[in-house]
Amino acid sequence: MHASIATVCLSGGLEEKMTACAEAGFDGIEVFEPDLVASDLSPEEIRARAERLGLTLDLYQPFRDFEGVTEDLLEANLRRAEARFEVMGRLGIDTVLVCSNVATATIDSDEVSAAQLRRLGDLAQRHGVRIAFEALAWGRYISDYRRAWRIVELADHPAVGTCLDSFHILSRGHDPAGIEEIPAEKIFFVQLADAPALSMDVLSWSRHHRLFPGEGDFDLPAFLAHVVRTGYSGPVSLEVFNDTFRQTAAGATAVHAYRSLIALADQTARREGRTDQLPTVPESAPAAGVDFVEIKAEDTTEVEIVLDQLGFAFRGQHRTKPVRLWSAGGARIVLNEQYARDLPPHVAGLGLQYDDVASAEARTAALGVTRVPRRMQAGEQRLPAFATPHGLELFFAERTRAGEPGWVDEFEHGLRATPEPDGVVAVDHVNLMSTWEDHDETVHFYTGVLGLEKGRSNQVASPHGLVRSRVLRTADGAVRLPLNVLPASRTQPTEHVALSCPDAIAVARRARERGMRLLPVPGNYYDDVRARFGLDPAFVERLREHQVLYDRDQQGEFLHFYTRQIGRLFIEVVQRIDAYDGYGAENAPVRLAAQSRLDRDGR
Ligand SMILES: O=C(O)c1ccc(O)c(O)c1
Ligand SMILES: [Mg+2]
Repeated sequence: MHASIATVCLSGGLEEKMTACAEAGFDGIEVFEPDLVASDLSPEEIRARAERLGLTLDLYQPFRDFEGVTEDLLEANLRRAEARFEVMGRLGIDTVLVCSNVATATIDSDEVSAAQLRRLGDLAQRHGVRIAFEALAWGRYISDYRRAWRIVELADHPAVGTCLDSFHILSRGHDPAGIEEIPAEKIFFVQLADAPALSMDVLSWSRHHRLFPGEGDFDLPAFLAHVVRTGYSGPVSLEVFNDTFRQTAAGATAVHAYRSLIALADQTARREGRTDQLPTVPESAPAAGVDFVEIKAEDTTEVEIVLDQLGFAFRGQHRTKPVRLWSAGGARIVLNEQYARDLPPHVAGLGLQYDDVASAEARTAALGVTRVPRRMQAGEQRLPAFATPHGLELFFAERTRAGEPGWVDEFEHGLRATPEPDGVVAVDHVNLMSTWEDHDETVHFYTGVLGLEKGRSNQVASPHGLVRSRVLRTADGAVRLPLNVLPASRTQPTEHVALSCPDAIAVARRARERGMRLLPVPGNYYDDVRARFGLDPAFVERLREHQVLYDRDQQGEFLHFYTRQIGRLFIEVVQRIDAYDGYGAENAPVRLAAQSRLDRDGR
């Protein structure tokens, strides 16, 4: 597969974009005309630069508003085209994207458009150029790829073919299966973009909300499979117009873009048995569970007080590092004071358990994820570590089916973990944060690289604005990572660790007896929850006494409570009854309001 990307996807000037694309691993680029016009390099210099970088210049784009016009206009359009063909000659680009007319077309006729494209084809041929005709989803008359193909077929010219763009096809709900009716040699170019399912006009949707493959709601593996089945072997290119990506550093966006394209090719190849035509990366089953959560701070005392109140046991000090381990049942929390000067407590790392660490490591590395160097001492277990796009460090550990993981032995002088009755048994979920800039890439990382499932996107009201949130999880719920977008104000608390137990009220009672002050829940909440669910008044009184919140879904019930904020994090204790599968999202606004009151009024 020849991996390509349109320069319009990236921020910065053309030179910077080209370097970023080459370094990320792309084979070629589509030169977006405004990028060329704004560059102070001559076409010859751009061509030479591409050669030095090992990039091919695959497409010149776009050429607009050509067909379906009156004869006068056509003459002018042909002159306009010829000037472009000359520039293309200097660049050494042999294919130009001509998109369907959105502005000046006045003739709605396949025959007329075909005849006009044929004339363009003749002109193009004299310049050694090929025309890739693309139906824009908002084209004046031609907005369906099947009609664009019909016109290309009718034009019947060796220099005229079609360009398939997943956005224009899938945004309109057109069936991509018709791609297979187009002979491969008439598909001159293929562009890929994903997008979230939105109900808005297609032009704005396309210009502002396109995403890289795997980040939105389109079925791109199915789309690419249709393309591959034709036998097409030309460039497969990303064309993503997105306001965020145009504001973030070109280098980072290009790496993220390349990863998304390779992950898509891999997924398509495996799903469709096309490993001969598309590149693959090593396969890995998703994580089997959470091994540990790492909390970092200059001083972890405050966290240790809370863990003690929640019934955790101190398991010891690491043999060689300022790192301490606490555990309750299968929930292990590693407190790290190394390289943490001036940092408040925050979730810095997450250990995931795998049945096959080597495959998970091989896949993650093959998809270009940055490794985190770890200082190792003799006799320590090696845990491969990677940096996620949102800054969290991930550690891959061998799954332990019975007993504790081997690395626990590196901690000394601690206590034996004696389970408390109905106490904390495991990490239920870890609520992570990303900024709006790295959110889409982060979602792709957990799903496209690590194979987690992507839940629906939700909005939660906080006093400082809406918080966008999406759950990333394994099918069995062993790993659950709700991911929130940090609101622009950035004043809200950040990550939290949720611990599961069979009796949240019992854990809350003991914690309070040990001096914990829980996050206060307003009286109005209990009046509301009682009315909403028709709960027994005595039960609601017990919830109120212990500041425990309540939720219910089709499958079961949910009890949960929150500690006050500790630095940048807080801890939640949850009790899932029967098969409750949510996260108490209904209660999130109440929590966010309570946290913001405490923040304002002090503790
Ligand atoms: O939004 C546009 O104008 C535009 C231009 C060129 C393309 O290939 C495309 O898909 C959209
Ligand atoms: Mg396009």
